[in-house]
Amino acid sequence: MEKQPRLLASQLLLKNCVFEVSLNRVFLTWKEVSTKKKRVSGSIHHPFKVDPGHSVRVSEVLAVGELDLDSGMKEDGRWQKMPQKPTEAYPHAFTVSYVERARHHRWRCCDVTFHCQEWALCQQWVQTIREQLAALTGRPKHLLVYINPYGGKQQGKRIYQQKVAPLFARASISTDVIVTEHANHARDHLRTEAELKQYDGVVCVGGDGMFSEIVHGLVSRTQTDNGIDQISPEEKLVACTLRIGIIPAGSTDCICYATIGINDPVTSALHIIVGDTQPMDVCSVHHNNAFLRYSLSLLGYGFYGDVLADSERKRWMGPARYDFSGFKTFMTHNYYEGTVSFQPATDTLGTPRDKSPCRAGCLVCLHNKRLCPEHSPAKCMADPDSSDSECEGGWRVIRGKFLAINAASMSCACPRSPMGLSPAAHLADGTADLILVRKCSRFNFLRHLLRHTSKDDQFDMTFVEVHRVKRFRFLPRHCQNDSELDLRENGKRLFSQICRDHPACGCSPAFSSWNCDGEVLPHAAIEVRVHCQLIRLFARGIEDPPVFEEVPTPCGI
Ligand SMILES: CCCCCCCCCCCCC/C=C/[C@@H](O)[C@H](COP(=O)(O)O)NC(=O)CCCCC
Ligand SMILES: Nc1ncnc2c1ncn2[C@@H]1O[C@H](COP(=O)(O)OP(=O)(O)O)[C@@H](O)[C@H]1O
Ligand SMILES: [Ca+2]
Repeated sequence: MEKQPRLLASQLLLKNCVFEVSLNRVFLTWKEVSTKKKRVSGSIHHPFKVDPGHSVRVSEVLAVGELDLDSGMKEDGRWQKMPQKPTEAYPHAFTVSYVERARHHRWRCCDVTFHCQEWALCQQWVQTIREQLAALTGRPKHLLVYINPYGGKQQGKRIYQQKVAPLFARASISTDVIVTEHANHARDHLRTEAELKQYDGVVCVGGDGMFSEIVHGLVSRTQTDNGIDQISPEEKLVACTLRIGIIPAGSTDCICYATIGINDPVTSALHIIVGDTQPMDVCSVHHNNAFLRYSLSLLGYGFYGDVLADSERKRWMGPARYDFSGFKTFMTHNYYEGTVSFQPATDTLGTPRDKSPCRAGCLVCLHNKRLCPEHSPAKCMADPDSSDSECEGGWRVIRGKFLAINAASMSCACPRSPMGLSPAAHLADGTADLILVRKCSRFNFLRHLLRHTSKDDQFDMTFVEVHRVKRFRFLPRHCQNDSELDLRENGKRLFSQICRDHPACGCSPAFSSWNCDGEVLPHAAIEVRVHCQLIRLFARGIEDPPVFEEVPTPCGI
């Protein structure tokens, strides 16, 4: 690796010990000076602990400021606990705030205060670090924040005010904050009113449903501004330029968890501050060529559709509604008949059974983006092992009875399922994993569901199949001869059909509904297309965990 020229190097005091502190374009480094005279006042020296030094990437420095040692106040007027008593020899000080990694992908903001002998030196350090930070491109300066006060445990406002706003202030990020007053408030504001030119990004405080609102607003606005008709399923959509940050305050928080590795508001805020970027695929959902919605995480028919429909009536329970309705739906054990057709993603790298998941800097996503898979013709290869699959004009067709039909355009990892519905799905490869769970015994379905909560392979079961696709369609059996069948309008006819097919009437209804990122879709027959990297998040994908050393750091006080 090329050695970076030093911009500054000085001996400064930290916790009453002298440190060699240096700055180059990539790292800020400090290491204790190992002389017997180094102790200045009152500190206890551990002769057997060798300090290996501490390095922080400049790109992960959040802020720097002078500290008024007489008042204990930072330049920006905020109070700081005195890191140490001022000494006569080192009367000036500055504080650097930076990202420190903790376990389970958690990030924390740490402060380290260096004391200088001369004011001019202190100024030089502050100025030079500031210049380095100003030179970093991609950090947001002005953000538009939407808070859903009713998501999750209804803590959105408190989480933002107590945990996030102070960090944004420290990093000199200004914000316009809107607390939503009703569902779709944020979507409509973004779509028609917000003056987006003045912002470097949009932040949403809430769950997956709230994030979905923001995406709908931003994607629609981008298409309108570029003269694109988002209603047509064949239209090539224009990618959004503004990045979106998610402060998790919802019930599932799957988008946040799957793009950062944890649902922690402080970690998310720090990824926003350092200006991370993670592109993401978006699925468009149409019914009879009419646009219904976009989906970012889960599109689920059968089990997850039924869980959602039931849980919506129990919103008062908060996030526990999903456990309650999940159990109830599992006991009901309904299956649904229909035809699934899909265009397999044959020319892209990766398969849904891969052992290596999508991680920060994913090469599969990078490679597949270059292929721009949505424009290459799909090849169809009928599965020789499957008796009920066939090829029709580049589409594979599978008919059957399904307990669940799930499409995941990313892993859908969340606290309930840390590896996700499709652990090897990629955030930004232009494909989705289509998971078909055929009718099986309740016991086998339970085994399948339980595998979502562990590292066991949920696809290694005879009644489960998974395909990586660019497009898919679903037609419920009772719709197959109707070009347009609205569930509500045709309810009566359906009911008699159900009773004819299931004489005991204690059996499965003809239709489930689709769970589209936590929203119930009004149609069962849908067509879905994956749009490669349509949006970008303030995230970087899940990082490989750092190696933790048992060495005390200035932050680990
Ligand atoms: C018997 C043990 C069963 C354990 C099954 C666990 C499997 C959980 C996989 C969950 C995947 C979730 C994918 C994300 C979906 C969200 O879009 C959606 C809305 O989220 P929010 O707006 O935050 O409310 N959440 C759900 O649909 C929850 C499904 C939970 C089903 C148990
Ligand atoms: N002020 C509001 N009042 C009621 N509903 C809202 C409000 N703001 C947003 N919503 C809606 O609340 C739904 C759920 O929000 P979300 O933040 O995802 O919480 P949860 O994860 O608990 O479902 C979203 O579909 C969103 O459209
Ligand atoms: Ca994908």
